Amino acid sequence: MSAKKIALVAHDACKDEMVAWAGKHLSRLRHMSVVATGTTGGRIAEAYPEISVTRLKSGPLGGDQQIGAMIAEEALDGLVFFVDPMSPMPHDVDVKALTRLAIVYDLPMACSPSTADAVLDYLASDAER
Ligand SMILES: O=C(CO)COP(=O)(O)O
Repeated sequence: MSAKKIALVAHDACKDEMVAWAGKHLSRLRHMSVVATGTTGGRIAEAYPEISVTRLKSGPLGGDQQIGAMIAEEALDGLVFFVDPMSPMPHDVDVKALTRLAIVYDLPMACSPSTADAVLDYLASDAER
């Protein structure tokens, strides 16, 4: 069974939360294939060099769309997307498109730390099956 592939994305107000979440799950994430939007990926790589992160473009510059394309190609096993619920985004259409594709393809997706814990547990149990 090949390593599970997970995408990590966080809006600016949620990036500290994403770094903390990734730290909590370091032992699992270091054995997974991790892709991330540009700035989120930079923060994770800086904090945890042991996680191998493929960084895509920054979200507003097309990174969300790149991850959406990976979902359409069925190249991902899960998505953790910490969406800022309090701020308007210039690339709101991309955010919507990304979450919509995750639903279309029934990709396990989490938008908060507790649901992200659940998605990671699901991926781990799926890998053991
Ligand atoms: O904007 C984002 C998701 O919509 C995240 O992009 P960055 O990780 O580049 O900040």
